[in-house]
Amino acid sequence: MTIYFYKVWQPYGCFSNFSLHPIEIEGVYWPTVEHYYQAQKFVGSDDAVIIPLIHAAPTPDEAAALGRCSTRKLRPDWEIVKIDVMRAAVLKKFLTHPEIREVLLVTGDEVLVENSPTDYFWGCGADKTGQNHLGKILMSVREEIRQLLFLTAITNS
Ligand SMILES: Nc1c(N[C@@H]2O[C@H](COP(=O)(O)O)[C@@H](O)[C@H]2O)[nH]c(=O)[nH]c1=O
Repeated sequence: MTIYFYKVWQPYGCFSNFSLHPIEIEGVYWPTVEHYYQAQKFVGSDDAVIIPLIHAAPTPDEAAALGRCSTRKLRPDWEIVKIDVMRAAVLKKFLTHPEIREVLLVTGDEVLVENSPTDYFWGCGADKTGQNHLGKILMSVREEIRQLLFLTAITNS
């Protein structure tokens, strides 16, 4: 059965990028995946001054609001790199936090879908026709972690 998730306080809220699970990437700690993801939009852009503000945003909603400001200039390669940026952050989140890694692994082979009513890229959108890239990343991270655990088990046996 397909597993839908979206808001942090709803079922499977730990799959949301807004969940309060910090990650460390290249020596920097980020309060949530969302903080990291929004900040990466401006790496190397003329508006890179916004990065420390996104990093310091008190909530992921505020980090997202800063990153979504349409008058700021995104890095030129953002559309090319954004899926890889997101995947690296989501993988790090589930490698870092064992309690949510378990929640992810227990979903087995179920299809995971970000049930966003507005986002047709990361989620499925209001009519469920969206591309669901966040759900796809979570499923591929689930598979990667399963393989890592298998390799660790056979190496230690
Ligand atoms: N979970 C969740 C959202 N969804 C998240 O928004 C991000 C996409 O941002 P952007 O590329 O700037 O449109 C991505 O992390 C997606 O999972 N948006 C929200 O406003 N509230 C929320 O609780």
